[in-house]
Amino acid sequence: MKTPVRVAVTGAAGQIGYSLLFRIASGAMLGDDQPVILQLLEVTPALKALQGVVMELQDGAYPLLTEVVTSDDPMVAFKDADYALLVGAMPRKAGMERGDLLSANGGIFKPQGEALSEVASRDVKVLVVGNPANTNALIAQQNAPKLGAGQFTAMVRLDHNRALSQLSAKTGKPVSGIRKMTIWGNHSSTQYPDLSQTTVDGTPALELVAQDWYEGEFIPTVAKRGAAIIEARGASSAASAASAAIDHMRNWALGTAPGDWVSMGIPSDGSYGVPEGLIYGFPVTVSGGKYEIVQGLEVSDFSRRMMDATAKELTEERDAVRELGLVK
Ligand SMILES: NC(=O)C1=CN([C@@H]2O[C@H](COP(=O)(O)OP(=O)(O)OC[C@H]3O[C@@H](n4cnc5c(N)ncnc54)[C@H](O)[C@@H]3O)[C@@H](O)[C@H]2O)C=CC1
Ligand SMILES: O=C([O-])CC(=O)C(=O)O
Repeated sequence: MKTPVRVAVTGAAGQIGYSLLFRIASGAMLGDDQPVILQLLEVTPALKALQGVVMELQDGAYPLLTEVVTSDDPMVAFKDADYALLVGAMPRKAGMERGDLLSANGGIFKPQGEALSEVASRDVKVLVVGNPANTNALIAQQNAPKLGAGQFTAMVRLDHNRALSQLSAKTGKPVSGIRKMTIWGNHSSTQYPDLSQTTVDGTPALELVAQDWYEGEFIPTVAKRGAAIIEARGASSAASAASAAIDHMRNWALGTAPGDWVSMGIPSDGSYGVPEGLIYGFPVTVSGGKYEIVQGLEVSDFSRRMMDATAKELTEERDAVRELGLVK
């Protein structure tokens, strides 16, 4: 048996937490030979509800779940964490953009970045799910001077999965035959779900679908799917978000499949002309726990415009949190 790893989850008593924790405990995230210690963070008033979730975790009798720690103190919940999933934040309501949550949620990520910097494992892998995810990841990262910038990532995997599923439905081919999907940029309505490299059973996707559908239906459907869920469900996506978080961390920890890539929100190194430092969705491959941006892809004029528009929004979000004193 491997040595247990420590997985910190914030907002653990929330909607996403309720789908996420049981899958981590079952081995879906890190493999069915990897024992886990869950370290759960909540605000003080939610600790009672969290205790109920812990009772249910116990009742699952998961062979891989070694220990569960709960706290309202990030210095306790992040202690020696190997993985940290920062979910705890307010979700948006109908009619809001995710960026509208910046002032409410931005403040959560500064102290959490500081605590991670002090007490987490020096190799901690951090995924920010709480919205606006990319800029919250930037805030956490900028307040964690003792950790590497690349240890902070944001979730665009739900968008990636939505794009796979929309393309699968349109072509009538299973998701398992789709390769090289990319979500560029922000987890927001400016994101660019890019089919220009994507193949379906080896055939270029753009040979199988009309340009009108791609630009006029596919891109807006994927980019606005979160709002459509809120409209239908009366609450924001939770189970699909948890599933995407599992996928993101699993690929980061265990690697991507040969001949394919995934989308992750990571600090830009200037690749593809994306301003350095922004937490931006890129196509990445992962091996040995290290992700790398897929290089050398052709960027059409259409792609350039789409990639620049979402970079511009992220630059504006960065400027806004600078004004709030949350990043340098
Ligand atoms: N990146 C993505 O693709 C997605 C992101 N989200 C975002 O995830 C976040 C969580 O969503 P839900 O679980 O549905 O919300 P929720 O409201 O059900 O749960 C959030 C939990 O976080 C807790 N919390 C608040 N402040 C905290 C803090 N400082 N420390 C620890 N816990 C704290 C709350 O007490 C609550 O239990 C939202 O911001 C939502 O917009 C949701 C879906 C997809
Ligand atoms: O749309 C929202 O506010 C929740 C979310 O991020 C998503 O479902 O993609």
